[in-house]
Amino acid sequence: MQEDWLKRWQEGRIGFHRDTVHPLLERYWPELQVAQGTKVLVPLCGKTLDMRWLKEHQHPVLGIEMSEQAIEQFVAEGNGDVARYRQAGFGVLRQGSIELWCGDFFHFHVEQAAEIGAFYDRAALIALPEATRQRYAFHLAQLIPPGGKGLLISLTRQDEGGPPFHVEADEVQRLFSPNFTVAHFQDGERGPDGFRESCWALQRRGPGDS
Ligand SMILES: C[S@@+](CC[C@H](N)C(=O)[O-])C[C@H]1O[C@@H](n2cnc3c(N)ncnc32)[C@H](O)[C@@H]1O
Repeated sequence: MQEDWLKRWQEGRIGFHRDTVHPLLERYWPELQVAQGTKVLVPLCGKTLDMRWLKEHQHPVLGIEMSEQAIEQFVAEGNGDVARYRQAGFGVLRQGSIELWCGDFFHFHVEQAAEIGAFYDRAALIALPEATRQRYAFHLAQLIPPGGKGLLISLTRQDEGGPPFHVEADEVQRLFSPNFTVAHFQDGERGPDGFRESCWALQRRGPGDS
């Protein structure tokens, strides 16, 4: 699976990448009321422009992406000096207040996540096969402090296959509700390809929350 992603980046097969900021991020992030200055975790970030939008809205960003090519393209397409260093086994590139950690999301642990207070998942959960999605939801919960909020943009679809995989509403609830409160914002229009995006607000439960 990991090899497949690296190959996609090598061959430029990145149809998931958008040339504009995601409209559901612009529409719904403000509703989460995440305090300015809160660092946002972006798992499986690719080179999404949504990270620049978050930065412009006063959020430091920590993206995690296994493809070095994606990360190099992101900084090359941006402005500003790039600092490169290694931390906890990851190669890290920092450009302004965006830091991109190159490696496997599942190897990024809570010790490195001290400053993270929120997250943004667009096409991360739905990039993973069903068997890995449970692990993803659990791992994400380990990285987000109690009260931490996040926006999830998932995908539903009529047909089988993937990636991207389709993750229906009941699966989103089942995966995240043990550790997060889960609220549905909106389903998008179904496109000609059969996909429909669905947008969710999540909030990490605290120890005493039911
Ligand atoms: C569908 S793309 C979405 C990228 C980005 N979120 C966006 O909206 O454009 C999924 C990305 O996850 C990366 N990826 C897949 N598995 C990963 C893992 N275990 N750790 C880090 N990155 C991973 C892939 O290389 C790919 O760039």
